[in-house]
Amino acid sequence: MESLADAKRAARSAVRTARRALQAPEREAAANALGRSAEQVTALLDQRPLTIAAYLAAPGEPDLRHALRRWHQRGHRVVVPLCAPEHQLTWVLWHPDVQVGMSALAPVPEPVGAESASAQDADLVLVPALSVGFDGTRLGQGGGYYDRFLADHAGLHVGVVLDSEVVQSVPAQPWDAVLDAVWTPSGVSRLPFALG
Ligand SMILES: Nc1nc2c(c(=O)[nH]1)N(C=O)[C@@H](CNc1ccc(C(=O)N[C@@H](CCC(=O)O)C(=O)O)cc1)CN2
Ligand SMILES: Nc1ncnc2c1ncn2[C@@H]1O[C@H](COP(=O)(O)OP(=O)(O)OP(=O)(O)O)[C@@H](O)[C@H]1O
Repeated sequence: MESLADAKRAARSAVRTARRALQAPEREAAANALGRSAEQVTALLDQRPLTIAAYLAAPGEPDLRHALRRWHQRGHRVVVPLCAPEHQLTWVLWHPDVQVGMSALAPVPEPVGAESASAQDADLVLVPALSVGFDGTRLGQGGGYYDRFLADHAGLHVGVVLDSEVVQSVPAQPWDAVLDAVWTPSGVSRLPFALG
């Protein structure tokens, strides 16, 4: 019988293959649509300004750069993660001119020389994912970075994926974070989806 770990590996591999096949115009269209729906995300909460824990996209991931600029312009505080040893995330303040390099620990971009910040008080966390199930379960890249971070974080947790990556079910293990909402180029939906 296939183990959950095997099922996760197969599901990750399928999404990574599909993302690699995306052409530049499709990636741009998704980034633009995410930028246009940035206000739908902040509208999930009433208070202003917000602290938003976002991420810098690796190639193929839903790209938040237009959304980050909009939130910054509107006066929200935007922080993004750095990969730290033992699959921990630390956070720095993002601004439009921040220098970006590759992480030494994972194939993702991250700011270089940016001011440290805390994400403990973040109102919203935009959680990168490979797919999101209708019940809010998330398939991540496999490091467990976000599972560890979200486990003791109280804010609203919003998964970010492409439309085709919202699926009926995702192979889940007991420690997997359950998301409150999902954001795709089509917009924001609260989770779990009510079925029937
Ligand atoms: N933009 C972004 N930043 C992030 C994450 C993320 O998913 N996206 N992470 C979320 O936790 C952490 C980094 N974790 C990651 C762990 C592994 C791989 C990775 O191995 N990717 C390769 C697969 C290589 C392999 O199969 O061995 C790939 O994408 O092809 C990527 C990110 C923190 N920062
Ligand atoms: N809260 C936690 N505390 C300690 N270890 C954890 C926690 N959550 C997950 N892990 C460990 O992290 C490893 C990777 O978990 P998993 O395969 O669910 O990653 P993922 O959610 O896909 O990755 P990521 O969050 O980095 O995108 C597993 O070995 C798991 O035991």
